[in-house]
Amino acid sequence: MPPKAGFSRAKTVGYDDDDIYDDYSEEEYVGEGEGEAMSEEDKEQMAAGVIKVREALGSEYSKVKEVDIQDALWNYYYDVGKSVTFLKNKYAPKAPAPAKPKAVSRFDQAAGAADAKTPTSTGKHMLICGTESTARAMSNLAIDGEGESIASLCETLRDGLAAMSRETPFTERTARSQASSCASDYTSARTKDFFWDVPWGNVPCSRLATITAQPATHKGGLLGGSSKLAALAAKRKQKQQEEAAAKADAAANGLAADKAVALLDRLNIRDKPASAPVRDDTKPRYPKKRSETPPPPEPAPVEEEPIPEPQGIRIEFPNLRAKQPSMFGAILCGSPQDEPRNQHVESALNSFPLPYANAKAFTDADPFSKPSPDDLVRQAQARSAGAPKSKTKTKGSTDGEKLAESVEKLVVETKVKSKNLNVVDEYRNCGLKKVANFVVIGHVDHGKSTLMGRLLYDLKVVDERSVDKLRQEAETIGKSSFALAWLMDQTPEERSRGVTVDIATVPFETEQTSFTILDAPGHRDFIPNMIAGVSQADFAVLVVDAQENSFQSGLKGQTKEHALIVRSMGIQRLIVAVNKMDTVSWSKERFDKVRQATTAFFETASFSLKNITFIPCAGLTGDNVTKRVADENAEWYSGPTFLEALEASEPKPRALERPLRLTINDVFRGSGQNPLSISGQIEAGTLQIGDVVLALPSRETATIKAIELPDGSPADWAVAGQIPTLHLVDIDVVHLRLGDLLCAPTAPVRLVKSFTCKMLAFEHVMPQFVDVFRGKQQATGLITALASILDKNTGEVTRRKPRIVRPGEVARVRIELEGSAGLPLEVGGRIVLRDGGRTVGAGLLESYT
Ligand SMILES: Nc1nc2c(ncn2[C@@H]2O[C@H](COP(=O)(O)OP(=O)(O)OP(=O)(O)O)[C@@H](O)[C@H]2O)c(=O)[nH]1
Repeated sequence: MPPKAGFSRAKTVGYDDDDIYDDYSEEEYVGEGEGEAMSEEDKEQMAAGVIKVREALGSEYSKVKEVDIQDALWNYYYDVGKSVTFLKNKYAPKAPAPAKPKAVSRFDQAAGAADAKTPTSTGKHMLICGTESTARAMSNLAIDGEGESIASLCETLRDGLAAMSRETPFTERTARSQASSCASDYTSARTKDFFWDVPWGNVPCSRLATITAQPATHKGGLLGGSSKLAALAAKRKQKQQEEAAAKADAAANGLAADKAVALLDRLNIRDKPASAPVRDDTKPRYPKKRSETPPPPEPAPVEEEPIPEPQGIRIEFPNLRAKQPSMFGAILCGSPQDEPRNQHVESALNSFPLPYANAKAFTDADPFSKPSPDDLVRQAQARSAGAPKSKTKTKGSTDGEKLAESVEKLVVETKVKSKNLNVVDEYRNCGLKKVANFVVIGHVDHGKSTLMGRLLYDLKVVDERSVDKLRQEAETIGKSSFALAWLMDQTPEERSRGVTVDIATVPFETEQTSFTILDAPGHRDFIPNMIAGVSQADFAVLVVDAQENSFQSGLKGQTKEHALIVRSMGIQRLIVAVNKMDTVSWSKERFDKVRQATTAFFETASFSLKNITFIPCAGLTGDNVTKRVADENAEWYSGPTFLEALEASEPKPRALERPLRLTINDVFRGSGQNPLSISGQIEAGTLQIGDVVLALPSRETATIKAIELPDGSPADWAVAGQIPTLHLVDIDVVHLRLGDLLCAPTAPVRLVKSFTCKMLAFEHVMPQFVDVFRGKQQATGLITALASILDKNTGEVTRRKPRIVRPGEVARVRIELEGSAGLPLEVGGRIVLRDGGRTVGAGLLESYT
């Protein structure tokens, strides 16, 4: 059976896969916690992993260093199998590679040969040769592949020269002469020897060309050839140049003469008696005030001399202008001023009767007196978009009007029509199965995906062929045990790493219930994704590895953290799947221990024990998943199977009558028909085709064009609790992001920036920065005040203004969100507070400003 629509889409069509990583690279993301020391849990996992890897590697790989093993484990998230494969590949004994002759460049050969040929003087010789000029000459030889070696040789030469000049005093002249002789030796003898076979070498002197300066000849003619005109032009230019030179000379002489006169003048002035200053008429004078000094009379207009007509041959152009415009020209360009156009056209048409002569366009006095077909189409579009329609319609409509009408019809037809259903009544009368969504949580590698894969396989949601194919693929990378998990983990990254990264949403049905699995990642780096899954769930399945070591590390890690998040987000029903019971031989003792340890913890986390069911099972073998366990060691267990426990779970009460609230869990581009689709759980209210919804925080509206249920079937409506796919129109994809809220435009949710909440602390909490999560939506916030500590059961204030809130305490705190538009929050809404990759608390919104 092929996978269903919703199934195949899971995780493959994310609108913005980078979302979880924001703007930083994967390395940065993974390395977020690496700056800190390893946690206790990490250390334990690392130690256990190292032992396992060593065992798997065997004595053959005893040389593998511990640090390499640790690196591999860290890189592969403690995945022993992958680490072993990696290390085996890395340390596999390699066959000695055949000795490859070292590629030596021609210049290196030349240099080597030079060294060999002048053993006695190599050092000094080379050093003396290293004058700057030689080095430059050598650098100039640097061509293509030889460039590097030549360049390095030049460097050596320069260095050598510097050293030489320091160590051996010699006159510059000696150095120069030696240098030049050596340089010529080097460049001529050695280079010549080694470049003898290049095409540009060994050219006889007689055939060497001499490069001379090109005479300044003027290229004339179109093709650069000479012509009489060109010769004339050249001559004229030469004359001009000569004239210019003569002028320059004269100017220079004049300047010299001027200077002499000036000097004389100065000498003269000294001798003369002081006289009244002479007004210099050459300088411009400006009146101080307009009124005092009348403006100088306007200079008489200078009569411009008429420019003489250039003498030469005059070409007389015949007057080609027609006395009358042609018929075609008259039709196109004739203007009413020249002649009554109609008459002219009429007469032309009458004299040349043409097949189209009676067409209306020709006889129209003014073709622009009516709107063009384009105008009509535009008007029609505007009308269909809401502009008032013209009530009167002319009887005999033109082609353009007809076209406009059809466009108008088309546009109206593509508009989404609402059936205006009473969705609540429809839902109550349709006899739909119970709808329940559950999130699968637990520590990394405790077997969540495998258990879900097994469930789907046993319920025949996926066919045997698909599983066999996955098995083969998994085997090829040495991960056959992950075949079932791959039914949930569908991205290449998840499969290669062996860890779930994002929520997988998979629907399946039993006789009584339509379930949706929300498989959450167990790794602590992906807790934000896990929170998004929890926000859509009615109840949770906590998967716990029955093996002692794994169980203990889970209890210190995400088994506890996930359970706390689930509880603080309002989930009360919990199924604890004590998994991998096959690895502990279905030991009742082990099962009881796990049950005891977790129960103690659940009590402290305010779970009601009557809402918790413990199921021993083995996802890999399928024991006690959908069918009872056959192992005789498991005879002690007579309780329900995992599937029965699922069936016995009641979904949360649905708020059908409240305004629509839907958190977007996925945004994707579908077919050409449905270019923009989203999916997510309806938290409250109902929706139907044709409804307009408001997206927050973008505040953009969209229209629901079509609805698809999780099993891929189309629907006219959907209600709270369902996780439908909505095909939207009238909105751009940029306005919709994962975690955004769709709500009824008539009852929008407020974007809140400052609020008070009741917070259950998981860690010590003080006034501090925190990341505030509303599902997948996130904003940075600051806990500005710790108002009081509350009694867990009664909610009464037990202490005011505490300086710190301890883990397990409930406190009333004030939070201000920073630098964002705010989060769409309502009173009673749930949030999770994280700091530095750790969940520090969870809150229930009490009030906001
Ligand atoms: N022996 C045994 N191995 C199991 C069982 N269930 C899962 N495994 C193995 O445990 C490993 C991890 O299984 P997953 O299903 O990927 O674990 P997970 O909890 O989904 O991991 P994340 O999603 O990355 O948190 C795989 O090698 C499984 O084959 C089981 O019942 N018995």
